[in-house]
Amino acid sequence: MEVIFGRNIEEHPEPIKAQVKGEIPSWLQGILLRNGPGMHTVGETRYNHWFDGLALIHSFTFKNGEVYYRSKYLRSDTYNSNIEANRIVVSEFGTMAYPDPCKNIFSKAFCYLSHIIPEFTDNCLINIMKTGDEFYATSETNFIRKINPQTLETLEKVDYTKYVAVNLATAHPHYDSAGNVLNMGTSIAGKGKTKYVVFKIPSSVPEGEKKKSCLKHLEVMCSVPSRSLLHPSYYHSFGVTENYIVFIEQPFKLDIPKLATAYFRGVNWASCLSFHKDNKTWFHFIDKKTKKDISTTFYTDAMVLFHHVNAYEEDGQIIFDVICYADSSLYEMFYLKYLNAEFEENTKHFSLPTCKRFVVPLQWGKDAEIGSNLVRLPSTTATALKENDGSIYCQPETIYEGIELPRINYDYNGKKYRYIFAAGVQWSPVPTQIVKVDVLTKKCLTWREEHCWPAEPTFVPYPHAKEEDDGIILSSIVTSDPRKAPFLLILDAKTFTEVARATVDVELHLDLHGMFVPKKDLKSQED
Ligand SMILES: CC1=C(/C=C/C(C)=C/C=C/C(C)=C/C=O)C(C)(C)CCC1
Ligand SMILES: [Fe+2]
Repeated sequence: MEVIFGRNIEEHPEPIKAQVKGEIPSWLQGILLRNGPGMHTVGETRYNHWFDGLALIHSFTFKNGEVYYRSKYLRSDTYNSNIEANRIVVSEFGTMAYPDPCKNIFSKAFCYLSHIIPEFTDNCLINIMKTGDEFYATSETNFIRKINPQTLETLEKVDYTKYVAVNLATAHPHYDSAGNVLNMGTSIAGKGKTKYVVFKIPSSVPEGEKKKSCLKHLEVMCSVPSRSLLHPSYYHSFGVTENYIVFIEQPFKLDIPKLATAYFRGVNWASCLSFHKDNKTWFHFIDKKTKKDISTTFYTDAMVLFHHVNAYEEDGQIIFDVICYADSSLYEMFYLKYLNAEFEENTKHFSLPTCKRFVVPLQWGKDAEIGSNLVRLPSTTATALKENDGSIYCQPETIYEGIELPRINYDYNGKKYRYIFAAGVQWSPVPTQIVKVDVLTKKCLTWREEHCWPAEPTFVPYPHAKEEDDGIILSSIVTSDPRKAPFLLILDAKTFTEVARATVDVELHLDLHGMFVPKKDLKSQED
C-alpha cells in the first residue's frame, strides 16, 4: 500500500507522449486536469495524513487521437516554504508544523473571537475549479491558486476572504448552464454569528474591464445560520436542484475553541473535527428565488457524508443521493500509518460508503396524520414521517454499497437522472474498480484489472449525445505491479467496454478530483 500512498512522485512538466492501445475517439479534444497529493515527505520530515501531501496537478491532453501526459507540483507558498526550509514548516489537515510561519502567537491568538481563526495552508490539493476562462486548484481553506491549465504553471494566490466573509469553502462547487459557479463556505464567529454562506462567481465580467477577474464580481446569494456558534458542521460538498440548494448540516463538526488553540496544544486540525453520534442530521433546502431556507424541520439520524451525487425535484418532492458513512472513520483511515502492510487488517473497522437516496416532500395536506409517510414516489422505499412537533423524520433507501468519488453526466446535474459513475471500494477505502450504477434498477457494470487502482471516473458526453450514458469514462489508473505501467483508461460509458488505454512510462499518483476541459474552453489552442 506504501507503493500507492506514501511515495514522493517526480513531476514531469514537459509533455510525454503516451502509447495508445485501441483508438482515441477523434472528437475527444481537450485536457483532463486532475489534482491530488504527490509529496509526503520533505527532507527528514513526514506528513501524517494522506490529505496533507503537497498538491501535484497532472493532465492528459487529447489531440488528434494522441495523448500527452504532464505533471507539476503546485508552487503554493506552502510548497515554496517547505522546499526552502527542506522540512515541513506549514501545518496541514493531519500535521501540525512547528514553528509554522503562518501562526504568529501575538498577532493572532489572543485577539477577539473573530480573529482566532488561524491562517491556513494554500496547498490546494483537492480539486480544480473553473471561473470564466480561469482555472484554480482548490482545497477547503480560504485560499485557492490560479493555474495555467495547459502548462500547469502556478499563478496568483487568491484569498476568498477578500471577496466574501468565509474562513472555509468547499472544493466541490457547482456550475449552472451558463458556467456561473455556485459554492458554499463557512463564516466562523464573524460579528458574533457562524453561518454557511452560498455564493456565486459569474462566468463573465462586464465588458471593457481591464483586469478581468470573475472573483471580483462574486455575489453572496444567501446564508443559513449554523445551529451552533462554536461548533459548525463540516461539509465537503452540497447539492443543487432546479429551484433549491440542498445543504446537509451533519453531526460531524468543527470545534472552534479547539481549532483556535490546536497550535499551542500540539495537535493537528483533524483532531478538531468530531462526530456526535447522538445528534441529528439536519437538511436545509434553500429556495434559489426567495433565498430562504424552507421553514419546516427535516432531519435524519446521525451520519457522515462527504460527497453528494445528485439531487432533483419530482412531483413536489426533493430527491437527493449522497454517499453516507455510519461514522467519521474515513478521515481516520487515511493516516499514512494505517496505509501500510497491515492495511487490510486496519481497514476492517472502516464504515462502508453507501449510496443512499433521501426523498423529502415540500408540501402535504393539513390533515396528514402524525406518523404517516409523506413520500409519494412509487419508485422508492425512502420515507418521510410527520412528527408531533411538525418536523419530518426522513429515512433513506439504500441505492448501492461500496462506492465513493461519485460522478454523473453533469448535463443531468439537478435533474432526474439514472447513472452514477464511481470508484468501487468494496473492502477498503481504496478503489479497486470503476462502477456504473443504475439508480433505478440498482444493476451495475464494473471494470477491474489486477494490480490496478482507478481514480475517480470522469464522464465526457459524445458531441451529439442523446441518452444520458452516451459518452466515455476517463480514469487514470495507478498500478502496484512494477512491471505494469500506469495508464489513462477510456471506457464506453454505456457498455463499460474498453475503448482505448494510453500508457505512460512514469510513476502516477493516486489523485482526488478533477475535470475534463474541452478544447473550445481553453483560451489558446496551443499545447
Ligand atoms: C487544512 C484544513 C482543513 C483541511 C481539510 C482537507 C484537506 C480535507 C480533505 C478532504 C478530502 C480529500 C475528502 C475526500 O473525500 C479543514 C479541516 C477544512 C480546516 C482546518 C484546516
Ligand atoms: Fe471530494
